[in-house]
Amino acid sequence: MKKHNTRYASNPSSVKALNTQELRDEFLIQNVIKKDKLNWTYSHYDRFMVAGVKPVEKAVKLESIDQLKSSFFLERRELGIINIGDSGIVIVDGKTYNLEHKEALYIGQGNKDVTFSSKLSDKPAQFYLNSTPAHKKFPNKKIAIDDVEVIELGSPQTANARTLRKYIVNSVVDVCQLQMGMTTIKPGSSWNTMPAHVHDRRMEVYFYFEIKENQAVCHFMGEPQETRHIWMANGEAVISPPWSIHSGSGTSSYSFIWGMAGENLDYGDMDVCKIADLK
Ligand SMILES: O=C[C@H](O)[C@@H](O)CC(=O)C(=O)O
Ligand SMILES: [Zn+2]
Repeated sequence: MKKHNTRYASNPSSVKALNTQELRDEFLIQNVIKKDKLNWTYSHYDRFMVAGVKPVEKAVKLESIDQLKSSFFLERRELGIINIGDSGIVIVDGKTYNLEHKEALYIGQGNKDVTFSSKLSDKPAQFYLNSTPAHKKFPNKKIAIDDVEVIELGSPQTANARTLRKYIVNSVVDVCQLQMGMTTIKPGSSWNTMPAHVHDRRMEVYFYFEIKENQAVCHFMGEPQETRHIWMANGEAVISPPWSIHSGSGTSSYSFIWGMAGENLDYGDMDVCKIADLK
């Protein structure tokens, strides 16, 4: 059985006392996308799992991990995949899905054999994966660029102009609890998810990418009146507890994939924080 990293759920009052390294150890996931292997991080927040794979030398098989005590990975789970690399191929129980750059695939509970490969090994795919517990099998569905719901948010005046793309949401694909999408900050803007919000009914994971060389994103987390920050490099993810804001400001433009799970599938169920009240 494969090794994985466990992250426990934490109490907001104990998180207040963490120093920089402790905060990073608890919430930051580095080197998410691994060459030719899957290395899962298992969060106890809604049992949300995160991994990424760049197949170069071989096709990579989705295998169960000891933590799941299941005979195959998707026995009691669903899976969302977004390809942020070059052309990729995902084969699910014999059916082939071609995923181009920024296309996604939802795979329902019960599928046994899933493999990831690149069309060209010198131009590899990079698959970002989120998985959550599932108790009902919904059909697999590819989400091509045209299937995505696009929303423009923010403005240059408030440095938060960005394009939000909803990939795996219940208006696009039937899911048990997983939601995934991608947000891209426009050149000249820096802020994502500002005004910030919390949603006590759902946890969230942000995966930052398209951060330019020698640039970074400062991710803000914590209770709205007790915020902390984590400096993030390209290709890193951060776990956001349900009680935490999740917002970032980059030293340049960037993109991120957000994934959520929990009590409901209502994307708009957020408690927005007044900017002037943040501490
Ligand atoms: O609950 C929703 C998630 O935090 C993100 O979709 C927010 C986001 O991408 C943004 O405002 O930039
Ligand atoms: Zn959110």
